[in-house]
Amino acid sequence: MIFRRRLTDTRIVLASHNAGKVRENAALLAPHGIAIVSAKELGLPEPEETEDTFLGNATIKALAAARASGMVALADDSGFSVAALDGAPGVRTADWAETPAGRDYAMAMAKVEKLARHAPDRRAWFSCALVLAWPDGHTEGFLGEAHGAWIWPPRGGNGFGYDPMFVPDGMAETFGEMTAEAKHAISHRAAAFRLLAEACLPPPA
Ligand SMILES: O=P(O)(O)OP(=O)(O)OP(=O)(O)OC[C@H]1O[C@@H](n2cnc3c(O)ncnc32)[C@H](O)[C@@H]1O
Ligand SMILES: [Mg+2]
Repeated sequence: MIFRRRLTDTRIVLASHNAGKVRENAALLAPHGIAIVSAKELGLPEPEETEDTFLGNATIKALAAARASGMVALADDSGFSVAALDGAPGVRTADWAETPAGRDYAMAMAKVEKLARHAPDRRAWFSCALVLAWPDGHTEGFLGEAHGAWIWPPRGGNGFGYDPMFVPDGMAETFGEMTAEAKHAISHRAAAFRLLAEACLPPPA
């Protein structure tokens, strides 16, 4: 029997500086009566993501934000994996988009395509680790995945990050072409969130 700590707060910190993630997690939390303030709004520093797993890095971010703010914090560490690249970029997905002028996802997607274009295996997946941390150091973590294939050229202006080059299994549209609701029905983030909600959140109103 696993005993989970349940969330009683109605306002938490979302420990992410990625606007796409903040938007998606806020939408998932709202039906549970939980409002968010982002780490960016609070001016919290971005800790270094030194672990080699999604759960490890989400734990670093959630604990740093909870300790700095004195509030419960939710962190999201996520990434895009390509089978033909042995799971890369994976936990390094954000790094692949870094340029001296800021993040460039068109460049990052082109890099994935360039490295994987000659491999017949087109399978790809997104992973998302969600970790809830309390200021006393307690954490609860959950992992979700969404499987599908990468496509080229990218399609769609919805979503964020690598969404335009990913078609989930059984679908015709990329994550970048779907509505937010359609992405939430099948995404890696929603899969992790379902586990989190069941274990730690009040039921939706
Ligand atoms: O660490 P924080 O501040 O939360 O923000 P980040 O953008 O650095 O986030 P990560 O370190 O977790 O890196 C995740 C990368 O994967 C991308 N990513 C995550 N979820 C995604 C999704 O649902 N669709 C498309 N790309 C996604 C995202 O844009 C980043 O490049
Ligand atoms: Mg990051």
